[in-house]
Amino acid sequence: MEKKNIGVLASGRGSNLQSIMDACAAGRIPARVAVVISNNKDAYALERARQAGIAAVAVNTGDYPDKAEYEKYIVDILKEHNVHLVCLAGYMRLVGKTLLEAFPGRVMNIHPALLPAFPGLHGQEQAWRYGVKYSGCTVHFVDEGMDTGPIILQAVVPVHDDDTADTLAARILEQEHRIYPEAINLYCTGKLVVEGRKVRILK
Ligand SMILES: Nc1nc2c(c(=O)[nH]1)N[C@@H](CN(C=O)c1ccc(C(=O)N[C@@H](CCC(=O)O)C(=O)O)cc1)CN2
Ligand SMILES: NCC(=O)N[C@@H]1O[C@H](COP(=O)([O-])[O-])[C@@H](O)[C@H]1O
Repeated sequence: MEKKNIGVLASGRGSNLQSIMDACAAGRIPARVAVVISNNKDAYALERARQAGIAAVAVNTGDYPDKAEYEKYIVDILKEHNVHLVCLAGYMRLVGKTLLEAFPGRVMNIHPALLPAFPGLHGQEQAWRYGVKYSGCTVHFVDEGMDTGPIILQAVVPVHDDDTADTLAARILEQEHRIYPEAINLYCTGKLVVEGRKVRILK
């Protein structure tokens, strides 16, 4: 199967990026990470890309008059690298029409909670503070709403009485590193069928 090019947008340490890179290198996804883009020039995600010989680009939102202009530049970079699928991996900017219309149905995100519960920032801590007994993570397609796109995969973890927000986040992160590559592989192997709000997985 021909390998697809993936573009990853990240704002921080890049552990989900690393899990995607590792899965591609191990042949568990018929794809390659072709470029990593960050709005944070100091993001360790960019260093991970550089160490792997992958194009790493920092784009400063402040250099652009608005989101549309900022995203036009991102789209140009993604197209230059023949990206087919865009993966948000700890990307802390709301993606707008410009990027979504350039990659219709081809933008995914990992969220550290069981959507639709606890959307937005710090989903792990929101769940912990709420007192849930189970939490987890969600891979979903991205639409214009915040964490409202069709859900692809979810994983559940128990919340322990002695958990802190950080210990819960660590338990969730282990599952993120498992289901994100799995979801990307399902996409790259043509096994995902989006039907309205639902995503069916072909056997
Ligand atoms: N259109 C979409 N964009 C993004 C989604 C999505 O589902 N649809 N998921 C997020 C990821 N994310 C949480 O999962 C998230 C990202 C950004 C924000 C946020 O409030 N950002 C602010 C300011 C951030 C900054 O100061 O840099 C903003 O962009 O206005 C909340 C949650 C990725 N994007
Ligand atoms: N709202 C988005 C969000 O909260 N994303 C979360 O940020 C972390 C990034 O870690 P990483 O940089 O090590 O992948 C991950 O836990 C991801 O689910």
